[in-house]
Amino acid sequence: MKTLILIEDDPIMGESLQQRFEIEGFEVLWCRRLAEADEALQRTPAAVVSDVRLPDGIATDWFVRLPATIRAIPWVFLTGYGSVDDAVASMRAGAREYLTKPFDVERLVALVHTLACSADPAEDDAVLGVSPAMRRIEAMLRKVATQRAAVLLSGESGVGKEVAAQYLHALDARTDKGEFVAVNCAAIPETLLEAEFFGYEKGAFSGAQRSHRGYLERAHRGTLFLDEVAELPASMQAKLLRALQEKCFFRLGAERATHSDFRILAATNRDLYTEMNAGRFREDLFYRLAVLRIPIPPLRERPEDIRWLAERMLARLVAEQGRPLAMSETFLRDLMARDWRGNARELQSWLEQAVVLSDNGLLDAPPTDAAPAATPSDGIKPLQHVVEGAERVHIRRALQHCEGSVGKTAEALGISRKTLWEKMKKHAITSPG
Ligand SMILES: Nc1ncnc2c1ncn2[C@@H]1O[C@H](COP(=O)(O)OP(=O)(O)OP(=O)(O)O)[C@@H](O)[C@H]1O
Repeated sequence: MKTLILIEDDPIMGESLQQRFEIEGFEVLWCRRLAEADEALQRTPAAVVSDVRLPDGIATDWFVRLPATIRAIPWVFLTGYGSVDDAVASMRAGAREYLTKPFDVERLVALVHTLACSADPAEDDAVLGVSPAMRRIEAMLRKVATQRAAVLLSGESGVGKEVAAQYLHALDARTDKGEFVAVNCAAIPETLLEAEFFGYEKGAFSGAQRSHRGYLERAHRGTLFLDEVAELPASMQAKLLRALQEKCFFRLGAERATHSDFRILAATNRDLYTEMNAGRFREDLFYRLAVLRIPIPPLRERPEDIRWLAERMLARLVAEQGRPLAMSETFLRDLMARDWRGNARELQSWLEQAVVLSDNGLLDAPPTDAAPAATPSDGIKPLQHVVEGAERVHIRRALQHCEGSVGKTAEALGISRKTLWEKMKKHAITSPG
């Protein structure tokens, strides 16, 4: 567990930050005075978050007198109005960042994670996995974090492409960073794509009662994450390419172009080379999106990550539910023996089911084996299990029938593409087979 030193004399601010960072998995040493912090610093923390004005002195003055080895620890100052000059001076002396109060707690959390993570890439800091493959991917993402190069993440559904994209966004430590805007390209009806991507002006079409910022605009200074990018129809691929090349675009109905500066990340569970060869994906767009290509291996090819992921997910469930949860050895053995075709997503839903089925917080039997416990003695299964099982089989069959085309399958099933994608995700269906 990483240690965070929090230097803050305000009891409300101190307590709320302590609780928040404990939820984030840090051991928090909360110091109300600089003298206390002097002692705590012997514990080699992963990061320090410090207020400027403390009862026994000005933290920025104290900081510049600390030994260089201590000043090398990632350090963030929380400055009040008027003390920005102090913070700037401290940054010259080696502090990493400052945030001006009132600040966005989410931004502070992301910043501390980034700084603590870049300082010490030890195993217990892993974010994506502990297997050599995932450690390499994490190292690669850390390397490209300071550049704005486009990254294409590929891999089966549920391997953690979006988690990797969010990690890359979090690694951007700029304090004026923009949003992470995630777009599921498969879930937007074709007729709305242009309006959703580029936005529109009031009166651009009937129903446009007010102007609307599109995804590209909302991602300004941040990240535009295009999930299921292979599902973009040809016309939209051409328009997106133009916007990326020219670094500006027109809102529908606008006379003036809008400029937006963002990092583009894309993800796909299809083989884009096959898509290009079949003429379904533009080659020029592919090279724009795939400056760096990162394939994420399926979970079954990196068994070291199964237990690590399960423990990480369980820790999150413990924090959410506020009750202790643990996995028995039998449960863990069963976890390790499965091949997780639906990858981390299947593992997550498996754990959630097991948590629901456990009375005392000990996850002992895997969900399907545990289901009879909630079933009457005559062996009748709960209706929901049967309905969901039938739905899974039916969707697989329909996909097979429509040769894997999500659009045609959705039409045949009489549901929207978005609903079909959501159901495929829920049932961890990655392909018709
Ligand atoms: N390293 C991780 N730590 C914790 N949870 C993870 C991790 N990787 C994946 N998960 C969980 O697994 C699920 C699937 O992850 P994610 O959405 O990133 O996969 P994906 O590859 O983008 O899937 P899709 O292709 O279907 O969009 C999510 O619930 C996510 O929280």
